[in-house]
Order: sequence, then C-alpha cells, then structure tokens
Amino acid sequence: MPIAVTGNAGRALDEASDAIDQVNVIKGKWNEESAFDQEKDKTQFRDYDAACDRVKNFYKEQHEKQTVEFNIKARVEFNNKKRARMGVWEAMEMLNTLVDESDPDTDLSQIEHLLQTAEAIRRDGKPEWMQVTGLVHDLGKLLFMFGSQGQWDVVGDTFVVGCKFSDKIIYPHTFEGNPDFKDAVYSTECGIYQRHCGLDNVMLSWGHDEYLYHVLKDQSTLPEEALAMIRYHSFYPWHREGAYNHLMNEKDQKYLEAVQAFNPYDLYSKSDGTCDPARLRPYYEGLIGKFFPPVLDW
Ligand SMILES: O[C@H]1[C@H](O)[C@@H](O)[C@H](O)[C@@H](O)[C@H]1O
Ligand SMILES: [Fe+2]
Ligand SMILES: [Fe+2]
Repeated sequence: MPIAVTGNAGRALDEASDAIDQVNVIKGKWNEESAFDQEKDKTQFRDYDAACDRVKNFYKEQHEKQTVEFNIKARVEFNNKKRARMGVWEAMEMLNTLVDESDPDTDLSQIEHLLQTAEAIRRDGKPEWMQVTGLVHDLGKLLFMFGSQGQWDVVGDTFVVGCKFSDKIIYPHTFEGNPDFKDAVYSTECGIYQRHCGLDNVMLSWGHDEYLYHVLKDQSTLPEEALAMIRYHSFYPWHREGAYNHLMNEKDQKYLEAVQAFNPYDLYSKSDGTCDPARLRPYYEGLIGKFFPPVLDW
C-alpha cells in the first residue's frame, strides 16, 4: 500500500524526484549522442607523446621482440596447441582481469571496453553483425591467459614483419633494437613479399587481432567485413596513417573501408560511461547465439 508523505518530508521527496527527472533528461540526451561526440576531444586519444612510461616501455619491448622468427614460431604454436573450450560470454568474463599495458586511453576492464564498443555501435543503429563484432573484437587478448610471453605478443598496435618497419608506426625509433631492423632482406621496402600481394599474404605482428581472426574464421557466421575489422583493428599504421599501400590488393581496399568504419567505435567509446554487464547480458547473449556456436575452440 502506498504511504502518504506529508509536510517537509513530502517536499523533500518532490525535490528528489525532480532531481531524478533532470538526471534522466541529461542521461537521455547523452544516450542519443553518438559515441564520438563525447566530452573528450578526439585529439586527446592516442597521444603517445604524452603517454606514461608503462606504455612507452611496452612498445619498446614489443618493437624489439616482434621478429620474423618469433612470428613463425607463434603461428606454429597456435596451430599445434589446444587451449580451451568455452562460450563467448564465458571468454569475456575470463578476460576481465587483464589491464592492457599498451593503452593510453583506458584503465577499464576488458569486458567494459567490449560492451562500450558494442553499445556505441548499437546506439548508431548499425547491424547486429557489427554490434557483435564490437562485442568480441578484443577477445584475442585471451592469449595472455594461454601462455603468451608477456603482453608484447598480445596487445598494442600491429605492423608488418618481414619488410621495412614503417615510420608510420608509433615510436618508430624503437625498432632499432629489433634484429630484423638491419637484416639485408627484411629491411627493404617489400622484404619477403611481392608488391600488391595482398595483406592476407603478409605477416602482421602476432597478437590479439591475428589470433582471434584465426579462431573465428571457421567458428562463426560473421561476414568477411567483420573478420577484417577483427584482424586489422590494431593495424593503425595502415588504417589510420595510410602505410603499406604497396602490399595491398583490391580486396584490401574494401576491407580498409570496413576497418575505418569500425575504428571510431573502438577508440572513442573509451570515454563513454561504464556499462552494466548483468543488464546487457540478455541482449548480447541473443546476438552471440545468432553468430557463434554455444562452445568454441579457443
Ligand atoms: O593499446 C591498444 C589496445 O591494445 C587495443 O586493443 C588495440 O586494438 C590497439 O591497437 C592498441 O592501440
Ligand atoms: Fe584491440
Ligand atoms: Fe578494442
């Protein structure tokens, strides 16, 4: 039975309810705005000059250790190893303890980043396959739980190994410590590749993009654009800086557009409000069921 509140207490309640209405109006407005119109200005993202030592040290180590030799070994190991069997949501929960050392823009847990990305895509009315791509795109960071050597072979921007390291990669001088830097073949423009051979035929530095692409390509009904978004989302020297044109083929042009359409949701949603996994789970479990089997091999 409702309780009638009178006098001062009644007024206080009215004021409180007005305040709640106001908050809801502001929240509604916030929700309607696209992910990219948030307070944090776009130039404030990916500011690697201003990044902390954790990020700088991370890239120095990664750029020194991602060699051709390491990359071949990592791929052989990927093919020969059984890691885990689980569903997508379970994988998201498993990943949740990782804090990405390469990321200057967020300290949030990975499940929050995945949900923020998916929610930003959903808010913009994009198709379900793209929403679910946002939801899973960083699940490759599970590599860290499956015996990676550190974070340097899991997270961070990617680049091509086996040819000259592009000066469009962040902290390009740190490649001087990479044994491939002075290699007679690997240090040439095309290196071990042929001009316009297609990105599918080049080796991108090993990490969460490449790993997840290989896990999902045969275990999902995602369209090829979605797989390209997953595979190349960290390939900033390519999709943002325009490097590696000489290795692209026609198909890559189409993929480039897909990856560029995806990128703002991944990057700029990092300043959005946090998401509540329990509230969002039923919706996303529905999407997961449409594109993935209940249990996958990771
Ligand atoms: O630090 C980030 C993070 O690791 C992302 O997951 C990756 O996709 C980005 O390329 C990188 O800059
Ligand atoms: Fe990523
Ligand atoms: Fe991401």
